[in-house]
Amino acid sequence: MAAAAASSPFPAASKLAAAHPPPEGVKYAYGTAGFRMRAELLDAAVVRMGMLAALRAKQTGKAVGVMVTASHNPVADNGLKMVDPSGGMLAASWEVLAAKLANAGIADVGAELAAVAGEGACGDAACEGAVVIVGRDTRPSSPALADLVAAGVASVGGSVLDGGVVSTPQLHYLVGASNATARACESARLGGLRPDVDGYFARLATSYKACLAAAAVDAAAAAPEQGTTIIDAADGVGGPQAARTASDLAGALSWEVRNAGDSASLNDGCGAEFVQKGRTPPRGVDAASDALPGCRICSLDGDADRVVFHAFVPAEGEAGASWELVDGDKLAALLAVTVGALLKRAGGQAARLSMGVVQTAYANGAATRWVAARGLEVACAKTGVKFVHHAAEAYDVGVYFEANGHGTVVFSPAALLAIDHEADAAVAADPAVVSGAGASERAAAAAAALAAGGDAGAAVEAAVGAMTPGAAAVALQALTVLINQFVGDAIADALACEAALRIGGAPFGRWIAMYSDLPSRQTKVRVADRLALTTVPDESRLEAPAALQAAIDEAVKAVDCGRAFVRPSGTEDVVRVYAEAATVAAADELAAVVARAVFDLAGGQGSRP
Ligand SMILES: CC(=O)N[C@H]1[C@@H](OP(=O)(O)O)O[C@H](CO)[C@@H](O)[C@@H]1O
Ligand SMILES: [Mg+2]
Repeated sequence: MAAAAASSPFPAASKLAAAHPPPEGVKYAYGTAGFRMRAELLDAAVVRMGMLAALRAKQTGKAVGVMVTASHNPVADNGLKMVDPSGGMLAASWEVLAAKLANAGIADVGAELAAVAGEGACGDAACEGAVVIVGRDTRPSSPALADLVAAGVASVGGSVLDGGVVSTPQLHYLVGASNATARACESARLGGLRPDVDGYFARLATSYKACLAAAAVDAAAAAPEQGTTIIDAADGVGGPQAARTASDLAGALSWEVRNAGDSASLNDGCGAEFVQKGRTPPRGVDAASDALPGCRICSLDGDADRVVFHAFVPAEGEAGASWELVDGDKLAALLAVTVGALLKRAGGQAARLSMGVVQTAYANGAATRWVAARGLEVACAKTGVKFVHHAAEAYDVGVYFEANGHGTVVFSPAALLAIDHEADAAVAADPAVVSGAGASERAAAAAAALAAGGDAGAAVEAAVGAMTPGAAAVALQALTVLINQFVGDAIADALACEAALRIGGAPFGRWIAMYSDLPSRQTKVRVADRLALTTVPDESRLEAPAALQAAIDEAVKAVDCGRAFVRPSGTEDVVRVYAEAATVAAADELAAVVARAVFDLAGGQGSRP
């Protein structure tokens, strides 16, 4: 082995790879969200990804990121997500290289690296000057895996910048901010673009306050109507991050962080995945003491890149409370209305920007209809953040969320220029615009919309309509800084929604009331070869087998408000079935009929559903 390493184009890397052999029978896949499996199986992939990240940093001349996390998976799992120099997800062509390198035989690692590096770029110092920022979540296995990433980087001559314990979106920010130039508004007024964790928090707090100030919202005075938001941090890395945000914004926001304990119980009975998939409140909250109007709840996932809200709604005139989920679809609805109203009110170049809402086939039909009825353009992309994010970039302003709470609002360079142009002109004309004016007009317009039975969206639209164009442009500019432009960010998304509710003076119940989700049911069916099922690009229909799609069409036709689709999962060896209908019983029945059709027409395994 030593001889093989010595003759390798990357001797130190080959030696390190030999010291961390892949476990027997394990095949690594760079899936929807990087590598993810039981922590003890990951060493081989992790050292090699350190090497690959250094090569990517060397080739681009910019910092690259590696995040050690398995997000919403159980604590025994871990994983790795790579961050590109832009601060976004790894380029698709490099995902292929990542999988190839991770699965190469030990003797082939040097050659694989050489193939990536290209002629003449080999040797133990090949990546001199290349910087890889390594972040990790709070899992017990994470420090050792982060050390292995660092060893991989060093073995090809790169340098490591230790990002420490951070959320996934924080690491994306650290990488993106390291490589980007701040906009004028960022350095002057909105918290800067410093590539460190303090810079991340300064930006959040400053832009949140700046948005509300421009909208003439007195954040402290708004407190009684908004109440406390309980943050369910999934016993993950979002706990300390949410606590820091709460303390930075004390007085302007009331956040109480729970499930921020020991990572031994990470994601167990709590967090966004548990709440959204299980349609149930997490542990640590109580229907009696944590209900509206005093409290609403916000659940993060294990690495704080996903968020859903929910609340106990007291039953009128009786004891007890119902529980209502505000999922990613409703976050998208609120943020789209808010950003759309601000763009329109800001006027000028901003009003001419295109805006679209991107959903997946899992978006509730009621959400899709609601967004379309507001005159907003809706598009449907393939499941998985990278596809949805990409589809959102087709617009000047793209709002995207998966129903499970992954999402953000992306502004194109042209959109940022236009918004900066309007906002900066407004500030130059009247510097006082940043501290807002016309608080009473805004509040009165919003109150009138609410009194007329309007939902949170109507209240925001009315409030924004009462702002001056300059104030709208300045508030919107602050939102472009608050909302994470690199990747979905639970804390930034939650703050943006908090800001929207305050601009509209809207109680949480009016967000719930935007629309009622159609009853829906998801199930999964195991089949002999799930990849024999192929879909149209937005996954709403099957291309093959044609007989199965015909059977689904037949089943849907018979159901009031029926919709159903099936697709092979990208993360599990199953076919996922989704059905919705006018009633719970009809949705359940439609899902069952479709699941049986999958079983019968696509090689079902095990017992028939
Ligand atoms: C229905 C569903 O929730 N699908 C999830 C799941 O993908 P599947 O391809 O459906 O297994 O995992 C992805 C990665 O976390 C996430 O982006 C996506 O939303
Ligand atoms: Mg996550």
